[in-house]
Amino acid sequence: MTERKRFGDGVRQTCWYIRVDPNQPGPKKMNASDSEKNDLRRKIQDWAIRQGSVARDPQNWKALREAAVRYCRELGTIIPGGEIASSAPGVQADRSNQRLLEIATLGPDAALAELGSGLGGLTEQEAELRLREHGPNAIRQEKRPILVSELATRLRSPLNLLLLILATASFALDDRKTAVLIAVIVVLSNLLSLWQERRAKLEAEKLRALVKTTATVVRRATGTALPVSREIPLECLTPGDVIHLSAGDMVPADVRVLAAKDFFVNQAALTGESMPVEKFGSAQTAPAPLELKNLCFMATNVVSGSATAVVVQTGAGTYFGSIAGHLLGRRVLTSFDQGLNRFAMLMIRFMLVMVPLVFLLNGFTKGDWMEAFLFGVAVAVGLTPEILPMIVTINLAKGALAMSRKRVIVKQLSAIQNFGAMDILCTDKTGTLTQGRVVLERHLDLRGEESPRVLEFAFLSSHFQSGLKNLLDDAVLLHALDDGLPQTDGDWLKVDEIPFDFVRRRMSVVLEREPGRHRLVCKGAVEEMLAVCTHGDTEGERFDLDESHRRRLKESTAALNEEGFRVLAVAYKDIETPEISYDASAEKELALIGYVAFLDPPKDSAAAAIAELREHGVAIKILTGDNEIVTRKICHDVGLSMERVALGSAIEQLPDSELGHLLETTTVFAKLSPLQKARIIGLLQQRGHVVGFLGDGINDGPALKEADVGISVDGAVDVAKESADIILLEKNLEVLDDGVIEGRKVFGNIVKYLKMGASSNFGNMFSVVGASAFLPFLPMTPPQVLLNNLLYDLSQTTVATDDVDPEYLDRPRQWEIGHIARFMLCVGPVSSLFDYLTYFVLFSVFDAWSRPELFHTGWFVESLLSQTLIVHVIRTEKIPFLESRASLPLLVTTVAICCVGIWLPYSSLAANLGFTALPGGYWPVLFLILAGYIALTQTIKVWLNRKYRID
Ligand SMILES: Nc1ncnc2c1ncn2[C@@H]1O[C@H](COP(=O)(O)OP(=O)(O)OP(=O)(O)O)[C@@H](O)[C@H]1O
Ligand SMILES: [Mg+2]
Repeated sequence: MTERKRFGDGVRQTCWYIRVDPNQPGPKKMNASDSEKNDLRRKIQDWAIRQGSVARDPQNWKALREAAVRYCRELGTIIPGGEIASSAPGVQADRSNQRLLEIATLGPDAALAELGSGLGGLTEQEAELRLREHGPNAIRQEKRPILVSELATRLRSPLNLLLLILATASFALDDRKTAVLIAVIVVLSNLLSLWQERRAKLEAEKLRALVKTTATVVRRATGTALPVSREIPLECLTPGDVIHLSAGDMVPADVRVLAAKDFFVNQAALTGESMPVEKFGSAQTAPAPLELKNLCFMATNVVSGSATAVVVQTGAGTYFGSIAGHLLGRRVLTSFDQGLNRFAMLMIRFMLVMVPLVFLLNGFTKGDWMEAFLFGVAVAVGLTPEILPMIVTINLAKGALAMSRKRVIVKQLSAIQNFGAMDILCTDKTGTLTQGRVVLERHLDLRGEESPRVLEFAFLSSHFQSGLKNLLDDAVLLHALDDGLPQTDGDWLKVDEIPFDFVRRRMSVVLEREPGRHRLVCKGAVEEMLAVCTHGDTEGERFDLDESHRRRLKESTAALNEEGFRVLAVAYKDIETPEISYDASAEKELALIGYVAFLDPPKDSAAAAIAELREHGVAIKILTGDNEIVTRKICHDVGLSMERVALGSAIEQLPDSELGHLLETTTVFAKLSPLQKARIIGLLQQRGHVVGFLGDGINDGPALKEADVGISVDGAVDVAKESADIILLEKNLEVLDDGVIEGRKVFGNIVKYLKMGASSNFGNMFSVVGASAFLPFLPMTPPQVLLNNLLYDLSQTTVATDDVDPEYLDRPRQWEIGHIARFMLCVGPVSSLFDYLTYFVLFSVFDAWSRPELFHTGWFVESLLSQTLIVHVIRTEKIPFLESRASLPLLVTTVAICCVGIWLPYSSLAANLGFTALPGGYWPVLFLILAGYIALTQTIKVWLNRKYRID
């Protein structure tokens, strides 16, 4: 069966259709006609073929269905039912679609008029009014739920339901004490995690708010004032605002393009289509908004070129806003999330084996099936990792907060673990290895002499370009100012621009001084410039550029490169037959006039930072678009070994397998295109590395997305910031090293908790099954099991504050469930061993056989104390207390919970809980049992670590 047919069938099987009437207030359900269905199927098939990812995996019905829903929504008229049949966004999406379609059919001026705006933008006052009317330009923010409703949602979780059923059952069985106790436990544990998680989330939100993206808007102070363009926060945009978009920007709202120049937009966020789409300003019609070439949508980003556009819809009214909650809000699980889920599943599987077994054992041996049932349920609760999510959230949030103090902002909490696991960091060059303060040092003509004319041409190029302004352009402008060069543009008028892109590595502006005479000024990377130059021009004297000229030029620029200069060649041509607009094909037969050289000195701190990262097990690779000679020089200066430098053109030819090998041995990659950067990262990942990428340019976007941890800086272009998981407030490798360590700490603490949870659960399983089999009464009463569980949980809440041994932080830490499992299998039975020892003592010495309360109390205390104390063995590789001590809060909770455990049997609660005072002679024995347990666990831990090198 062809993929095409399969997909069509998938849609037919999984969707039923409804039609939404835009004039109706709610979605009106009705079956679409057969011809409509067929039409839809055909369109979806065509579309699916275009969507490589879906078509490639035709087995994946869920993905197919989602894709179909997405596409149908795009079509706007018929939508597959089920998903949105009953919800407003579907209708809203349809209304906003209608509006977009309308605006698209108008010419630029009419569109502006329709939106009550003009080329000069809105006045500040008008914008303010509209902002009040339409609300801020933000997707329906996740409202913080009210405490009560959040609590209610929590109580509906299976776990809590189980507990509540247990409470009700106890109540019905006239066991009021148990019922009350369970209720208390439910409320207490839920309130605690609610409060902790809320705090953690709040802190994470505050941190995220530190990183802001802005939009360039044109507004006027008053109706008569001149329009001024300025940066404003995205939330402040409102319909009618005129904005400028250029390469690297995120599209801030749904906008209608008024004028565009080589303007390419990546709409993958909405369509999954990774090829950029060119957008124009002219009027258009199409059946669905996403097919329109004069509209740009929120959440898409500008790949190259520039445009002026007018905002049509903002916030939740945008196309993205209307579907965000449904399709785009879904988070992809990281390997960390998956690991956690696997762990939780492991625990739940235990429970599923355990509970029926315990139920049957107690039912048959004791004959009271109701009691056996209640006990089984209590054990089930005890074995459920109910505070795992809380422990994880607190740990991550704490880590994020600690990182923020080191000026590292975590956007995606679960990236923290990847951060600690990262063993290769790929980074660009500017700003990381260099100071990022680019200064124009030379402007030389072809004879190698300083030439004001070369500077003037470079200035014109930088001054008039409106695309992606970068450090090099800034440096040209600054130098020109210092040099007293025309502060104005020498009466030149801009006719057109051929924006920079990272494949051509050059850019041009077309200017006019006398009507009808156009001049194209081009600047860019030397080799790429030589490819389009046929002439040379020294102070107005034109000559053919022959091989010897080229060679000499390459030699002299290479010499500059070797001194660490970045060089851009500058060329021009006068155009005899002017055109209205120009594209990259006009960049030919240029006359080279010289070159400008920039210096961006290496960062003093880079060498030390690289060494430190390397010491912590993170290898550095440089992925740059710049040329190899400068890169080599800079790397040399910061002490980065680079026996060989691989070039983009060379790796392009290599098949994945060969490139993979090359990657292991090469540190520096130069002249890379954005996609080559991403390819390198992908291949490193395939080879089992956890890869981070640090970059700030529009050319770094794909690599940032590909990497396990995308790292960007606050000053980066929007796309880079948007694609990154982590934002550095300073572009600095040192803060990165601190962040890595923090990430490992967080992971270390989470793993501690998992190891403890797993081994104590596994141990308890043996103990409870054993005790159930041979005891004439229940091993513990259900409320006791629950209380034990609650107290243990409480003792663990401070794990996030714990310190981690420096040895643990020394190298990348990966998520290895195997280690945890092995640990559990070895240490768990040890705890059972000592439980059995306790049983033995209780029966043989203290005659507990005839006194169930004594047995219950004795085991309760032993179980609680041993679980609480063992944290201290598991948390370190070393000898607990002597060589490595826990954090104060963890010590405090340990002591406190132990004290509660010891006090309970003597307290006034004892009778209610079914405890009895323990005989004085029990305590020394218990002390010995605990000491033995700790000692044996310690020995086994050391043995395990040696044998498997677990650490
Ligand atoms: N504004 C510009 N005008 C003309 N050419 C440019 C401009 N910016 C960059 N180039 C050319 O494109 C090449 C690649 O750009 P750039 O060096 O910024 O890449 P990169 O990968 O971001 O480098 P880095 O690793 O230093 O951040 C430059 O070496 C330069 O030759
Ligand atoms: Mg860069």
